[in-house]
Amino acid sequence: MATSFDLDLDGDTLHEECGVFGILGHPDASALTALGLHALQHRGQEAAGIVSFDGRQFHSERQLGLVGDHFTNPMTLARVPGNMAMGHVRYSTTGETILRNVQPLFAELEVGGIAIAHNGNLTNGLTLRRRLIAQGAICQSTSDTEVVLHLIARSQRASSSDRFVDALGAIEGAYAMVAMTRTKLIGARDPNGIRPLVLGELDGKPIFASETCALDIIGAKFIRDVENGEVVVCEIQADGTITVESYKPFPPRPERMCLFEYVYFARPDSMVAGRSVYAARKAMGYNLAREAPVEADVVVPVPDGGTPAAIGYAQASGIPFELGIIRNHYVGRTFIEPTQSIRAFGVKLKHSANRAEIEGKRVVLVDDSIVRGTTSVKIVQMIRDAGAREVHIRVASPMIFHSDYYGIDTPDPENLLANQHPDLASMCRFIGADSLQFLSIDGLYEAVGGEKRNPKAPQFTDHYFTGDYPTSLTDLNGRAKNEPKKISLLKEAG
Ligand SMILES: O=P(O)(O)OC[C@H]1O[C@H](OP(=O)(O)OP(=O)(O)O)[C@H](O)[C@@H]1O
Ligand SMILES: NC(=O)CC[C@H](N)C(=O)O
Repeated sequence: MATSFDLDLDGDTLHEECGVFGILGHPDASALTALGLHALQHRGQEAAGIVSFDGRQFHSERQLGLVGDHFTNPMTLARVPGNMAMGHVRYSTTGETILRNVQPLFAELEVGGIAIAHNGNLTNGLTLRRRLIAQGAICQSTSDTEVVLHLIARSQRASSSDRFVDALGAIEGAYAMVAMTRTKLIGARDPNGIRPLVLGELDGKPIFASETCALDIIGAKFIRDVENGEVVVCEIQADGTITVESYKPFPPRPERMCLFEYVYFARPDSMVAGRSVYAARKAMGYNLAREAPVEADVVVPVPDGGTPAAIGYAQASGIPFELGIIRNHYVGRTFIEPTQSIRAFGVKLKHSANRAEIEGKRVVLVDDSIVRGTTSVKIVQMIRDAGAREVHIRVASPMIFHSDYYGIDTPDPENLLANQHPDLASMCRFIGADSLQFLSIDGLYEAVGGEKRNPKAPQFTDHYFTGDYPTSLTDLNGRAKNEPKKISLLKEAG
């Protein structure tokens, strides 16, 4: 099927997220990888891929669509044999949703084959790409991640892991990355640790995964988080023994995990940086009830994202919690669908009012975030249509004013609801609610980390709320006004 994807960089807006998984030395490596990716499906629903190594050859299976669409088929798994495998679920942040951008990306290098899978987004990816192409590189994809392969290829170091470290040294932005060579599985996090990555173990075999829920699904043990700026190299020897070594090759920087992992992205049963995502979300709701109380009859979550915060709000306020909105579980996460029209359509498909719990009541609707406002506008109308007497919106995170360049699907600043209204009252009128309140930044910090935001050295990255970006934004700042925006000449089938 021919498509007419326009690889215009502006049209090619930022989205999020991705999930990565890798396991070394296990006879069921690709089946375990498929299960791990299935648990990470919420992080990326556009495409999935697995690369394996069978001791002789690498094998790659990459598909558009969900993990379950392809990797439940034994024939598909049989095409990725071997005792080492790694995989990726993608939500594109740079480069369209086309097969050649699906990860893991693989390349044949002087030092042998190497596969990489990346969660995050590079803020100097385009700058590096242009430089590499000018030097003669032949790019096969439009993904930012591909530059890492080119940098590895060009490194003068002897070992593949040293070359990988060299490549990481040149990139900026956010990455939780897994790489695989003939004998090594490598996990790395960017110096600020913006994206999560954990090290686990099953039957003594090391595993890297974006979230602990991917370990739980296969009964693997959580060992520890890969630290910010850390590179962990697991190597299988000829006799099958595995060594695990840790390196901190870059100048140290403070850890600044992305707060949105706690607000929205990570699965509530995951532990991110030692904190239960569920407990953090509940605490957000608790703090929200203290900061923004309201007289009401019922607390209703906007499912699924708003549910733990609504439980916290209900517990703190003493207002009964009810499932006043029912979510259709066969519709994906609207926030991470590619176009505004699909988002609007998705919200309608996704939620319906549970009239019996709403009619005649004063409703507090709790959601985790408001980005464009699409969800809130529709849901308030839906709750009113179901007979609610009053509708009060409480949002378990602050207003979003700034775009994200580390992978989150935030629109350009002018399309963020918070930038379209002069004040809260105007925003509330637009949404059609009786009242609207957001959690404060300190309320959010306290819910996640137990302490207020330290303005001199923020404990997390919170740039979407504050504009305080933890890395340089080389591509964004270096873009000349009349620069051609296309990054590929090829229009291709998806
Ligand atoms: O203001 P908006 O642009 O509408 O975006 C914000 C909404 O998007 C997310 O929900 P989503 O439907 O993605 O996922 P969920 O079911 O996981 O909560 C989030 O939980 C908000 O409800
Ligand atoms: N969401 C992600 O982490 C995506 C990784 C990478 N930037 C890509 O677009 O493929």
